[in-house]
Amino acid sequence: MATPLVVSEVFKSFTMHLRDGIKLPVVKDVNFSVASGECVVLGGPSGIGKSSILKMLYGNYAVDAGQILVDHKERIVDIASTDPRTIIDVRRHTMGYVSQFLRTVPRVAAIDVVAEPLVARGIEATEAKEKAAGLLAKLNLPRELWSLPPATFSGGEQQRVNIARGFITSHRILLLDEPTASLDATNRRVVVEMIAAKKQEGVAMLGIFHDEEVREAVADRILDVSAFSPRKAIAA
Ligand SMILES: Nc1ncnc2c1ncn2[C@@H]1O[C@H](COP(=O)(O)OP(=O)(O)OP(=O)(O)O)[C@@H](O)[C@H]1O
Repeated sequence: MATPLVVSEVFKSFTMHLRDGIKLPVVKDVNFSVASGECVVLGGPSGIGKSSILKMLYGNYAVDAGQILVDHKERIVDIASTDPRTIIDVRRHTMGYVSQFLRTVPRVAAIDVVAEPLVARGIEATEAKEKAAGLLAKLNLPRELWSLPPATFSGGEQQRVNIARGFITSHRILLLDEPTASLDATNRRVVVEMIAAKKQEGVAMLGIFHDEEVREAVADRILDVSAFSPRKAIAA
């Protein structure tokens, strides 16, 4: 089996259209890979480009140059150059993403929000809901909230719905953007356990964790994004 995620010579700058189209370089020559069963944590100061890297990997941000190679359905797909339809297929089957905030859909119950990625893969609704219930229980979301839309939930409750939704599939790659930021100590520990279980299953994970305790608990390796900063090169 190929390495699930290989990032090679990636460059990214933002074009500021409202400021005469000036280009702000964010990262240059990004090279790393994530092996099966490994959790790599992106480190470095605020504004260095950690979230931008995750967003490029998930296909949300365009890439100026380089390759983002994903092992998808026994072939290698380059996220940096493939078409949107393939990116959607990669997201459905291979690469999950737990963002910091839940994007709520009006009138959809929390349990259905969590079950949806499985239903989208053709798994029967009852089975998907059972798995969703198991995850929500594990994450200590009060049972009376399961049938309600998460729009009015607290920040930590919404984040737990989001984590359950991200962890419900058995995707080979999981991107984690501060999944524990709004959680209390008990639920942070639950998430640390869930990440450990994903490692056991051979999932390749790449994440941002500002909480030092969580980072220490989950990281097999910390990748300092400062090494890819064009600003540092200018200052040096
Ligand atoms: N869509 C965008 N348009 C313009 N500039 C952007 C955009 N997204 C990010 N940036 C800029 O790119 C740089 C890197 O931002 P990014 O969010 O990737 O940093 P980060 O390391 O994740 O920071 P933090 O730890 O504070 O979340 C910042 O200077 C930011 O202002």
